[in-house]
Amino acid sequence: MSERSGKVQTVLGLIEPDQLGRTMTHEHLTMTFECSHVPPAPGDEGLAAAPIEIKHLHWLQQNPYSHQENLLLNQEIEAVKEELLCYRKAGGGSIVENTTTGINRNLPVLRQLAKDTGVHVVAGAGYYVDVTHSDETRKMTVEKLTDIIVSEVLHGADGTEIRCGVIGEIGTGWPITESEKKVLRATAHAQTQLGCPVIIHPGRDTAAPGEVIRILQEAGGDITKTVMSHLDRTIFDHQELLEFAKMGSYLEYDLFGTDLLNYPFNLRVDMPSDSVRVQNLAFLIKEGYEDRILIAHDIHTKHRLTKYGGHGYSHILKNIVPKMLSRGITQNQVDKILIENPKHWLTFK
Ligand SMILES: CCC(=O)NCCS(=O)(=O)O
Repeated sequence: MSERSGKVQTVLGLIEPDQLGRTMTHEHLTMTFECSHVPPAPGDEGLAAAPIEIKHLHWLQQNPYSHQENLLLNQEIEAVKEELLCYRKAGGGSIVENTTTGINRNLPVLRQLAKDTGVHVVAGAGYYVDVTHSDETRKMTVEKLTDIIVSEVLHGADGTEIRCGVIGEIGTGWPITESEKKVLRATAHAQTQLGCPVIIHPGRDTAAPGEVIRILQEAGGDITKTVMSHLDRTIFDHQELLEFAKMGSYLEYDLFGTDLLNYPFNLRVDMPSDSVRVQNLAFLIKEGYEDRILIAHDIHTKHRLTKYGGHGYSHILKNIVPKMLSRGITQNQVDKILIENPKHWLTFK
């Protein structure tokens, strides 16, 4: 048994699981997303270079990845601090900050935000998608990658003593690359050593979540302690969703607040509305999966902050919870999704 057993590891140290309270299990407080820049449509170059202003807000909401400055969430630490204070006022307790190597994790900033706001922040270990892997990362063996991930949890990451409390979001694309497969195997090996939570960013294909789980399983990972993120934009058919749910991971709907007509990373996808997300939660609950559901906003760009007319980190607590209740989801089930399930996932074995 390690000192972490039965505890949750935040950027300020170990806490009792009951201290977490309501938890968003997939957010970013500081990161950069330049790796996912999408060139603007012909004629939109001016909008893409213009400062963020209310008159451009609808364009920005529909083209969030075509505006370079919008991808620099790391420039908004004061605004994020104000948002976290609002999140606490709205009844929020904790946030899992899933920024990993490749998209500019900044652990000292996370620690300062946790200190300044009283929100518990759990940081993520490991690597984002292939396009962000350095040459050095690509050359590493699974053993070396495992050692680094384990060290980020046991001793601290990025040259600091600030420890990560979850592995991920581990980035994978579609098809999954060789480098991403090595990171997945290292993730499973590190999880076996540490008994810790894992969270996955799947590629944008219906088959991607299942394939990731198979790789983790073969490498000995604990699927019951693993979250599959972004199901909102990945699995649409209810039968396919149930097939995936049977594999045993947590099922995360983490794009609440995103309303995008043309999803530029996969134009075949119709991004669901928040109403459809709530319908999907109700469906999974009816099918017996209320112990496996997690929700969040996955804020990763500026325009989703309230400072820029966005929904902010309190949208779920303020708007989605009442909607869930109005659609027959009980208060007990809401509490499971926001308090009990995150608590069980985040507690080290
Ligand atoms: C780093 C943030 C992130 O990966 N968000 C997921 C965006 S999407 O793949 O669902 O479009």
